[in-house]
Amino acid sequence: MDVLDEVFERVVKARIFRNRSVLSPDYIPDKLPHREREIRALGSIVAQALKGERPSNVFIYGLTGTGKTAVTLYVLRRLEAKAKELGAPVSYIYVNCRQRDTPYKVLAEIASTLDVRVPFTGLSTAEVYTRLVRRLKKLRGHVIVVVLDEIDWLVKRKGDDLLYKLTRIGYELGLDAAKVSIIGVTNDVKLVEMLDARVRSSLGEEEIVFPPYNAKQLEDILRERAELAFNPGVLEPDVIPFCAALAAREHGDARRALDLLRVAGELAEREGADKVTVEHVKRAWVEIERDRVREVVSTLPLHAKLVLLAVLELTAEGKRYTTTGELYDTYSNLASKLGIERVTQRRVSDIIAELDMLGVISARVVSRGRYGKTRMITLSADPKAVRDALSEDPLVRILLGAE
Ligand SMILES: Nc1ncnc2c1ncn2[C@@H]1O[C@H](COP(=O)(O)OP(=O)(O)OP(=O)(O)O)[C@@H](O)[C@H]1O
Repeated sequence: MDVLDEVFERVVKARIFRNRSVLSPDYIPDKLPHREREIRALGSIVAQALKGERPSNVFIYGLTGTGKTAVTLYVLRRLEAKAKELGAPVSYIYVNCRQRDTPYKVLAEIASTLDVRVPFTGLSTAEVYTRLVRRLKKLRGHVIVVVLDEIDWLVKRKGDDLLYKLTRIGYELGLDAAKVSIIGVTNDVKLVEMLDARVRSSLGEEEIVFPPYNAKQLEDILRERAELAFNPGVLEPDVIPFCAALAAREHGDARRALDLLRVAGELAEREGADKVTVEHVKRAWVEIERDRVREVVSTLPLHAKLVLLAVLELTAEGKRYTTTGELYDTYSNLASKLGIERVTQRRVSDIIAELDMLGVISARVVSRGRYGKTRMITLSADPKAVRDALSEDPLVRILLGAE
């Protein structure tokens, strides 16, 4: 038997997964435990569509992995099915603004779902909008719910003009046209502050906040999925509670918990094991964390990488925290070793805030009594993962090599 035979045999014989795709991010389960309140809330809003009324616009927010997309799609699929049963012309359109990150692309996606022909480029955004409006005027009696998921990707880059227009499209359409309502979804709670007051009030006719899951809730979610995804008996009993506990520590992210379980299963399968153990979960955690950190770090500008390296160095010396002043000195030192101009203290403060948002460091403002305030800065990602990711940058590698 040669190497490939061995690999093929092992995969064919592997008995870990029954249906791995159940753990993939796009899978929408039939049951969504611990989201009854949110399902009911959104369901009662969109139900108006069944009576031919325009449902209120809804603004949905909550941290990542709290089930916003899953709940929204679940409710809208059920709405469409119910409408079909009743013979009511109700439909929904789902647009992910991370993938369609300009007003043109968002409008083109909505328009083409409604059978309006729109080229990839070549028209003005205003023209696409006009064609969309024309089409909606022909759909009198229809109720269309448009979901704009991850709207922060659109708003942060292109502003909120499109949201403004879409949430008020009804005024333009008048009574003799389709009725359109918008569901805007975001995991950036601060986005609310960035929106124009008028957009906020028209999008937020209704608001639903998704709280994070706790460890017990994550366990229930994982159990439901594991039953479909794995063969009976392959998970050691403490695997699910362990995945849930790790993900609960990370603000209750169900996606993280499911990823952990999937990657742990894959590791077990790859090595030909017949059980998934806590050891596999621990290794899965390291692997996922490494990928996450690498993804974040690879997109950082050089000065942000240097600030991160300074945090790494300062907290590696047995200290848990560093402060803004100390960090600036160390960063300046690193910049001068590379012979490049340092940026201002103010810019470094901005970088600290960005790195905090990206989840690689955490910066807490503390009062030091009459000495004023300072920030206590600590690394929140795995130090080795950060070091490895930083060393992929040739310039930073010079500094790491010089130590
Ligand atoms: N209550 C639940 N029951 C079962 N699976 C869930 C539940 N909540 C979330 N999930 C699953 O967790 C993953 C992440 O959920 P989802 O994509 O809905 O999160 P989100 O809040 O939209 O996150 P983001 O803001 O990052 O897009 C998906 O695979 C989803 O199916």
